Amino acid sequence: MSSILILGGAGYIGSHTARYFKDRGRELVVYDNLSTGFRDSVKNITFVEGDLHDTRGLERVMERHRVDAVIHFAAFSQVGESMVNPEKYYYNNLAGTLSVLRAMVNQQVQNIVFSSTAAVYGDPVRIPIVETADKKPKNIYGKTKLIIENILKDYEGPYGVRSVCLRYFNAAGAHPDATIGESHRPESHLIPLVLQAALGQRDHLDIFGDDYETPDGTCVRDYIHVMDLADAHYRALEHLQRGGASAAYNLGNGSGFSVRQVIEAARYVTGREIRAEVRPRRAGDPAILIASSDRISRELGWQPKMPELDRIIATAWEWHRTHPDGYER
Ligand SMILES: NC(=O)c1ccc[n+]([C@@H]2O[C@H](COP(=O)([O-])OP(=O)(O)OC[C@H]3O[C@@H](n4cnc5c(N)ncnc54)[C@H](O)[C@@H]3O)[C@@H](O)[C@H]2O)c1
Ligand SMILES: O=c1ccn([C@@H]2O[C@H](COP(=O)(O)OP(=O)(O)O[C@H]3O[C@H](CO)[C@@H](O)[C@H](O)[C@H]3O)[C@@H](O)[C@H]2O)c(=O)[nH]1
Repeated sequence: MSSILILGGAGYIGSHTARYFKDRGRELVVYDNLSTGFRDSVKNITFVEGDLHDTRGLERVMERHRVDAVIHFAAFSQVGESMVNPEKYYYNNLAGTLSVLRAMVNQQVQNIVFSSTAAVYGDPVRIPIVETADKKPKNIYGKTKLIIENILKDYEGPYGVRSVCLRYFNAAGAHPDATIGESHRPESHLIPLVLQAALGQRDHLDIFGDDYETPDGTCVRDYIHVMDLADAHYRALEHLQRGGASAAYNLGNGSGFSVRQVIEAARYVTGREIRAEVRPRRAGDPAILIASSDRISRELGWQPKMPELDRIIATAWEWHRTHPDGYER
């Protein structure tokens, strides 16, 4: 039986997606170098430790597991860090993906679902953002993802590689059974940081700028539940395996919440005190990112099942509360 290769499947979104596929009886193998991921996030799932840059290693896995499709999550993904260390991002995200594509071409694997991002758009001219909007990334991280999207288009004609690029807005939440959840070390994402403050693991949360042109001056983002993202990957892969055309889709809930609103919602959900202090802006942050996900709803029938911010935060809280130290290393 053929299987799906999940690159970066031991990370936050990858592990939830791997679980979602496994629960639906799909054969899969996770390949990850554990640089930011955790072996314990993919218990009971076939796992190979390896690096994207090891083309031959990837080819061996593709051969051995009869891989006919790749879902590619493996990347570095911190906006702020990409601005101070661009080389780290170009080398891992871009050079790493070229190695994946070489292995796919050599092994004639022709379907790929790629983790792209809202960061490809930069400062949007219109809200909500549609897929055809201008793409002028404001940070190096977004640039690496946009370059890869363009490279993928060039691999279709000559090599027959069809791709779906999923441009997620801000992934959040945890599996409803709270056995897996979000864990980055060091943590840089807003919701886990807010919940760490609620747990008393941090004294307060830094708000990066309150002088943006938004209703309360803090940045607005579109938070999307990680299980809704997993479902979108499932649909995207089925689409490719049915012979569907290459495409790019936004994934968000279509509503934006400011940093202050997220903190307020977390206070409500947790019932805990959360202190916050305003700091200067973080480099590379657009003021507002809100998705239109109409295209994926129309073409793949995707609809978010957990769009409410309080519920998203409640699932994250259940994970953080029961796993205050995250996964074991
Ligand atoms: N978290 C978000 O809000 C968000 C939003 C938009 C896009 N994305 C994209 O989604 C993907 C997953 O994000 P995440 O939040 O789950 O990140 P994550 O850091 O939790 O997961 C990334 C995984 O890739 C692995 N990895 C990284 N470089 C590798 C390499 N060279 N070889 C093998 N494995 C490697 C890491 O060990 C980790 O398990 C990334 O591509 C990210 O850019 C994330
Ligand atoms: O301690 C913190 C951390 C974050 N923020 C702000 O909170 C918002 C969300 O930040 P974060 O959780 O770091 O996410 P983003 O920088 O928006 O990036 C996420 O969302 C992008 C898509 O929108 C993805 O591409 C990235 O991979 C993913 O990390 C931003 O305005 C940050 O400035 C703070 O004010 N204080």
